[in-house]
Amino acid sequence: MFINMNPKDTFAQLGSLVGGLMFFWAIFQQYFPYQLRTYLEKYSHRLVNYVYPYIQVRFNDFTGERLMRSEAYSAIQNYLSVNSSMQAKRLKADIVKKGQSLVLSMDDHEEVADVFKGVKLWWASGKNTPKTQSVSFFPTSDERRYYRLTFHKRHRDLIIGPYLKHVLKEGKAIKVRNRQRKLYTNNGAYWSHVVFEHPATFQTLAMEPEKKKEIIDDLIAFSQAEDFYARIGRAWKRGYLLYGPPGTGKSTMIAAMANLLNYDIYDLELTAVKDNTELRRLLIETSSKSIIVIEDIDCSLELTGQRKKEKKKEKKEDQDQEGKDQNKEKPSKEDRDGKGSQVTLSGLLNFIDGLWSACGGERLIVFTTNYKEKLDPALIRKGRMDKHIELSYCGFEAFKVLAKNYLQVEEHSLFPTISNLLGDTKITPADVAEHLMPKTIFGDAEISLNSLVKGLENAKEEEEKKAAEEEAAKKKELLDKKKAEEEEGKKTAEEETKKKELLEKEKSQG
Ligand SMILES: Nc1ncnc2c1ncn2[C@@H]1O[C@H](COP(=O)(O)OP(=O)(O)OP(=O)(O)O)[C@@H](O)[C@H]1O
Repeated sequence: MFINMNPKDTFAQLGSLVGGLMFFWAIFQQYFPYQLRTYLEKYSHRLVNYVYPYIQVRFNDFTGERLMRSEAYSAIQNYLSVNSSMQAKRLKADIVKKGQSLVLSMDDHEEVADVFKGVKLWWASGKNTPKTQSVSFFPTSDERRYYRLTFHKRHRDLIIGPYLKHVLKEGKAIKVRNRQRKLYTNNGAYWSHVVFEHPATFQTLAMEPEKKKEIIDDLIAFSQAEDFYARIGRAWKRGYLLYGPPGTGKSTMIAAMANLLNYDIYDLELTAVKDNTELRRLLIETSSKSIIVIEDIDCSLELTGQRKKEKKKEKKEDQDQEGKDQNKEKPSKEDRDGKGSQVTLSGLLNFIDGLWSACGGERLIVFTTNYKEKLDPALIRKGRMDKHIELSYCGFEAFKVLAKNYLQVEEHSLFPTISNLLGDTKITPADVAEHLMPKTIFGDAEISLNSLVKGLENAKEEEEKKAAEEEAAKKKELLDKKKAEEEEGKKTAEEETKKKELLEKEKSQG
């Protein structure tokens, strides 16, 4: 119709057509009966749906009656932040990880395309402003944002199922990567947190390379095993027991674990927890992708005594349902006085085995102790503490890691001497690290290594002296024992002779 007309006329006609339509719409809204209007809208929608081949799904930023922030919306936002920054013309910028990185996402009323398994689809961002609100250039809290997904109806199953699952999973993973990790500590029954910024990594951890690799592999396998745990019907959780003398790197390893997996840390101080109910509450509040740490578990609770007491009691009462009733455990005197924690071993075990398994996944629980042998075997059996890792005195391989980290030295003429001395002494990585700390502003390796050699020689001397003293004490003990036995023998012999003499005397008289 417009083909042979001159463009000016075409625009004039188009203008009058639009004007006419708007006029008609205004009259329609004013005079058409309300019920008829909704009727008409309903059927016009149906008509459009009938001929329109696309499906649209809308994801609002707030959902539900109480307008909670939608998890799906924020996952999509994260997903699109990666995809849209290459396509959208107007972007929003945000700083994450305490200013360490910048995240770009598409601004309102932008549209980007995505392709999934060869199928094209479109995401558009939008916002609704309440009608009563006056026009403002500044965002207000009443604005409701949303994302709208559009795709062809023949791809319905693919998009509603696998594609959206993929978007939500990716979005959550991006969120975890961008988040600022936290270190939580409990003040009684409540968690408080600070930003977690420990620099320890498995590269900086001094340990035999094979052992280190085994632990890293185990952690990575765990973090990727969501489907496996679901298939075997077990909660996606794993327990680690780190044991060894003080200063061998137990706390450092926990920080390295958190940095490797990008997890938060919940440092649980059991002695500050009043009772099992409080403990339950604290543990339920922990989030997924986290490590729950109970350090020095042997000092935290009467974990050795309580259970043994309880076992005796259970035997007597013929109750084989282990630790079912927490109240059966006798509180210590301190507990009865109301000063100490009334958290019990069975309270802890019940929670690890039972309720906790039902609250989300991807959590590690780590116990540390200097005395593994002091712990109740039930606490550290496989299934509860799946992996037992010993952190021990510094060997030559561990020393080489420290030398590389502290001095940037991989070879040195003093290394053979140090290797021999390390074999003869028991020195912790913490002590070795102290010797390797730069002694001058230039960080001369020779000075630090000589300091270590001296330290090792002194330690060896001390150990030899101690061993000699122990040997002497043992010898003296043996000698004393022998002497005591001899004297005892002498005494018995004398008594025997006396008895004999008395008997003979009686015989001769009688
Ligand atoms: N294996 C190690 N690798 C690297 N550094 C270590 C290692 N062990 C100890 N260190 C150093 O020694 C310091 C103390 O170590 P850490 O606190 O990890 O020991 P720990 O075994 O947890 O001790 P404790 O049982 O007293 O809590 C750390 O700050 C770290 O610098």
